[in-house]
Amino acid sequence: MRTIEVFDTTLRDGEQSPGINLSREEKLEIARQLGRLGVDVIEAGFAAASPGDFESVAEIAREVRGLTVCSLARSVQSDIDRAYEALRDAEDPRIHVFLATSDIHLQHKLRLTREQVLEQIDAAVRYAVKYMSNVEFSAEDAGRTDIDFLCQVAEVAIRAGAKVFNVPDTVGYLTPQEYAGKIRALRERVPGIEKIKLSSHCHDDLGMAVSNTLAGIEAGITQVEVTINGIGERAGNASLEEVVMALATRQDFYQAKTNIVLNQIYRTSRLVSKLTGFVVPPNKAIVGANAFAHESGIHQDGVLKEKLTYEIMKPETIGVAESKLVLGKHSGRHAFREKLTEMGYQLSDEEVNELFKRFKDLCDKKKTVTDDDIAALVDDSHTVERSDLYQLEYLHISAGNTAVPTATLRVRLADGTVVEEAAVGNGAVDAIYQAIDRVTGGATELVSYQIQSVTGGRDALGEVRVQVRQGEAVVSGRGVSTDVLEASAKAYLDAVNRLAAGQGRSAGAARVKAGV
Ligand SMILES: CC(=O)SCCNC(=O)CCNC(=O)[C@H](O)C(C)(C)COP(=O)(O)OP(=O)(O)OC[C@H]1O[C@@H](n2cnc3c(N)ncnc32)[C@H](O)[C@@H]1OP(=O)(O)O
Ligand SMILES: CC(C)C(=O)C(=O)O
Ligand SMILES: [Mg+2]
Repeated sequence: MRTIEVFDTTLRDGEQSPGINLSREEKLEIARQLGRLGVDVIEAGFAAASPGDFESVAEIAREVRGLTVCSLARSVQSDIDRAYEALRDAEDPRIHVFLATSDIHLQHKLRLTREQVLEQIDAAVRYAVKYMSNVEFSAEDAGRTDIDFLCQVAEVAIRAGAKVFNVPDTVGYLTPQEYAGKIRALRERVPGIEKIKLSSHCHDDLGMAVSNTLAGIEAGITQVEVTINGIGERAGNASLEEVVMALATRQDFYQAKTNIVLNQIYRTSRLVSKLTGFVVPPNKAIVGANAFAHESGIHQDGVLKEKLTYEIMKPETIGVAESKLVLGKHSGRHAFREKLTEMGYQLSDEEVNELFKRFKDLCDKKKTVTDDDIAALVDDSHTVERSDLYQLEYLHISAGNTAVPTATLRVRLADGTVVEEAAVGNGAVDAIYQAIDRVTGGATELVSYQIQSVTGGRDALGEVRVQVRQGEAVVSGRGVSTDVLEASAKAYLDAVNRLAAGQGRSAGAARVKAGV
């Protein structure tokens, strides 16, 4: 089994993401966590870029032990000098020198001939090697560099003393087959390449950074340059967590491993997201909030029976406590029952089935169904079971600041009879209660009315509690709905049902009214 070295460039290429600007303290905090994560190399920055970058590299070099700390440098003496100065206190320093090698870059950016580029590479690497033996050379835009010239570049860099040759697909242009082809060609044609580390550095412009990196590994890459959460210039770099977990999960295929402490992955991702302000999308592989969440009924049923059905890795492997079943409109009875049991409810199949119907209705109205919503549904269903003389079937309200509030409703009686009524009132709730009084024929008095939301958000369930008096009897009623007027009607009917169950007077009145 080969061990692939992990070169983390979150603090250098990752910080090149438009919108990210990390302070020295933040970089040190991330570097320390990268140490815990077990990366082999930290590219701490580009020392010549600014005094702040220099200080960050120097501080990380001083403080973080047990791994290689590296600084990027252009192929010019002044950059290499700055990199060396910043890395002076590192336990195991590396200078990372680069120069573009594609014709596009030579012609338009560097304005150099191929011969001049080879000379500059030779001179820069030799200059860096005077400071330390651990020198990496990157052929910027290797992805679009003519393969014959790239082989010459590698040969010159290796002869000058580079211990690592990096093959960046700087603009994320190559396909996995092409990237692997380049790596194979280099390995076949460049003398001495087997004695040094061969490194990948893939960008994600076409969404192929991770695939290209993995194809590179298949073709013989021994070091991968990656970033946490895949951050980096433009669309970003290959993400560390995806490459590492692909190797860990598919060891049977890749026959390669890394030194990464897998259970530090999630924590590192969270830290980088917090400090960079770059939110991890919920569907991001490995570290996204949904990476171990199952919503649809068929999947949830499978996971409840055996996690292997829909989980190819264990969440605890990367430091996530456990996978979760998210209840939503695609969920099924198995997951719903599991949630009820988890919440301490012991219900019959019939009760679960009844609640499940209401749960599905609620999901159509509400984006997220929380535990509080489910508790409210259960409480609400118990209410109905206790006394179901009147059940609300239909409610229509007409109201507005210039209209007379009018409620029209249809109620089903226990024997199946349907009664329809309409009434006006001082407000919409009053109109509803007047209409219900017409249905029941009961002279009831509303003693109190309270409304609150069960959960947060504009689509929260509203809970209405009422107290109703009829003669000597005072009863409470409760109703829950995403529509507060419907909740109001349900609460009042709940109270009326209790009265009916206790006295029978309203029930009789209602039957007379309904002609039964
Ligand atoms: C693919 C990559 O990710 S490469 C790394 C990219 N990262 C960064 O650029 C971040 C840090 N960069 C900086 O702070 C600045 O660009 C500095 C300090 C390095 C240089 O700043 P300036 O001296 O003002 O130059 P500027 O950035 O405008 O232009 C770059 C110059 O370097 C040259 N250059 C570019 N790459 C290299 C290289 N690898 N080796 C030598 N020279 C290079 C360019 O041709 C240009 O030279 P010119 O001025 O003769 O035309
Ligand atoms: C400096 C090099 C390694 C780079 O970031 C790139 O080419 O993308
Ligand atoms: Mg890059």
